[in-house]
Parts: sequence; C-alpha cells; structure tokens
Amino acid sequence: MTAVPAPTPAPLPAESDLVRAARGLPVRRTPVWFMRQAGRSLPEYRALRAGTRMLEACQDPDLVTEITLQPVRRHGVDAAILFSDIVLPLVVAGVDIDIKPGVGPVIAQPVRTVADVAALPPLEPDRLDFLATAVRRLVAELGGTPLIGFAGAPFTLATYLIEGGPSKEHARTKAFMYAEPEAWGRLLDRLAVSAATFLTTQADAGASAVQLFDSWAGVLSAADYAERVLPHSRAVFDALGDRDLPRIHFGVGTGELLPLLGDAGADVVGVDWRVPLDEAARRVGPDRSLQGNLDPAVLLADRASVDREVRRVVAQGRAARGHVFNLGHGVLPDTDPGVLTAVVDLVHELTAT
Ligand SMILES: Cc1c2[nH]c(c1CCC(=O)O)Cc1[nH]c(c(CCC(=O)O)c1C)Cc1[nH]c(c(CCC(=O)O)c1C)Cc1[nH]c(c(C)c1CCC(=O)O)C2
Repeated sequence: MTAVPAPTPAPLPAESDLVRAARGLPVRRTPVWFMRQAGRSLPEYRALRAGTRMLEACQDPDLVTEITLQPVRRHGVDAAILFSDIVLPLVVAGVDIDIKPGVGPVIAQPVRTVADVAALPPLEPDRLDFLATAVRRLVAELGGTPLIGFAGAPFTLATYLIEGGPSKEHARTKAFMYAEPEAWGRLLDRLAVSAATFLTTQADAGASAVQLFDSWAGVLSAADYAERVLPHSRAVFDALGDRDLPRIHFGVGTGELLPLLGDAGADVVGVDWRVPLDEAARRVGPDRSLQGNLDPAVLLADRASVDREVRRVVAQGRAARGHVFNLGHGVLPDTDPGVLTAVVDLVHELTAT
C-alpha cells in the first residue's frame, strides 16, 4: 500500500499568494483575480440577479455572498472581491442614485453648488450591518481564499455626483474643482470619510486586503492630482490605521500618476494596459507591488492572441517587487467565461515554483 500524503491544509488568507505578492514576499505562483469578475460575463450571475435591482442586490447579504463566490468557484481565482458598488456608501447615506443597466450610476440631483455640498447626508456606520454580515459570511465560506474589500476614491465619486452620471471629459467636475476650491475640498473630505467608513467596516469584518478605485483620476494632470485629490485619497488609506492588510490603489489611464498613486498610501499600484508592467515598476519604485494589466479587450480575441498577451504580462510583471495578475480594467460583459478560466490556469502554470 502506498502512503497517501496528508492533504496540505488550506493556508490562512493572510498567508495567501495575493497577500504575499502585495507585500513583495515570495509566492507559490502569481495570484490572479479580475476586476468585475462577478457580473454579467457569468450566466449564473444573470440568473441570480434577474428581477432584482443592482443596488438592492448589493444590500442583500445572501445575494452578495453568493454572487461574490460565483467567480471563485468557476475560475479558481486567488481572491474574491466583494460584490458591491462604489456608489453604495452614498446610496446608504440617502443620496438618490440609481444604477441604470448599460449606463452606470445616475444621480437625481447632481451636486453643483456650495450649498449642495453642505446638504450631502453623512454615512452613519450603523447602517452598514448588511455589509459586515456579508463580509463575515464570505470569510467563513472562503477558507484560505482572501476577500478583497473596496471603496470608490473621493475623486471618482465626485465625478458621478457633479456630472450626475457617467461622463467622458469630466468637464463640470474639473470646472467645480478650479472655481470652488474650498467647496471641492469639503466635498472630497466628506467622500473620504464615507469611503473610510465603508472600508473599515469591511476590514473589521475580516477582509484580507482592500482596493481603492480611483477609476477616473487619469483625466487629471499630475500637479492637480497631487494638490487637489491625493490628500483625500491618502486620508482614506490613513483611516485604516495600523490594520494589517495590503492596500491596492487603481485608476484607468494613470500612467503619469503611478508614483503618486503609490504615495497616497498603496502597497500595490493597479496599472491599466497602456503602460507595460516593467515600465510601471520603474515608475512606482522598488517599494511597491503591481497589479494588472491585460487589456480586457484581448479576451475577445482568438486564443493564440490571449495566450501571447498573458505570457507578455507575466514576463513584464517579473520586473515588479510583487505581481498580482489582473486585467487593466473590468471584465467586459461579452467575455466568454471559459477564456477567464483559461487565463487563470495559464498564469498559474507559467509561474508555479
Ligand atoms: C466606476 C465604478 C462603478 N462601480 C465600480 C467602479 C470602479 C471600478 C471600475 O472602474 O470599473 C466598482 C464595482 N462595481 C461592481 C464591483 C464588484 C466587484 C467586481 O467583481 O469587481 C466593483 C468593484 C459591480 C457592478 N457594478 C455595476 C455592475 C453591472 C450591474 C448589472 O448587472 O447590470 C456590476 C456587476 C454597475 C456599474 N457601476 C459603475 C459602472 C460604471 C457600472 C456599469 C454600468 C453598466 O455597464 O451596466 C460605477
């Protein structure tokens, strides 16, 4: 009889490859997860969400738990990300927001004046019980797989509040920033406080890492970002205090801002597909890890192109202190989920030690 080796116990999430890569420690293999891994690319998500509005689903701990687990089961990714949305803290505080399918968040009464800023309701932490419940359940279900908690950064939330919905140029947002610097500062302060409440709730309920999404910060010059935005993002990270969990910071089109995203308080800087990871590593320096940066559109191409691009990202990621494989932005709804699973397998195979 051959002795069957005892199965290795699942490591704790704090010892997972995601957390280790985020800290620049050696990994078993490069960890992989995908922004928007939960969502419309998955038929099981569409089935579960049918008949429930997005913002209602986000406040139902059963649905949040199940939707968050779906991509972990299907793809074998190395992290779960809480199913929620960046506008949720505003919704819970009482701001009238809807997420329109195919459009994004739409605000009934946009913030356009100093008085509008003053009238924004604060987020009461005791209204986040549903969030803490969902996170605790997820942590229990996930075993050794880490859960990433997240929040929207003050600037990106301000773009939705001021524009009234999604926009390309963010011209009203910038005009407000220049014309009303004091009210701008107050608005971003408030958004930083609610983002911090949202994040610390997830951290205290057991999340193993956090990501701050400043998706649209790339529309700013480095000088404006440094002076008018970075201090507020830093305040969100600072609110985590000495909680021992890695901090990821991401935005689209932020090639010129990468060192500043790090300076705001990140252990890991998320990079979109525009800057190769070896160049991004030079920009953020040796004290930070990188996350990224396969172009999500590549996943719609033929398998040979997917394979080639994944290999390139993995190779260039070796220049970083640590690498968390991800896309350069969220999974596109038309993506074949089988391709996502194949990417996870390929990254693991290429990087197994
Ligand atoms: C800018 C932003 C938003 N929301 C978010 C961001 C930052 C990330 C980014 O840059 O993409 C963050 C977000 N939104 C969602 C998650 C869940 C976790 C994940 O899997 O990444 C996360 C991390 C679910 C969602 N958030 C949304 C969906 C789609 C809802 C649906 O199923 O109809 C999901 C799964 C809706 C949403 N919410 C927002 C947009 C632009 C949209 C898309 C609108 C659309 O195309 O229908 C605002």
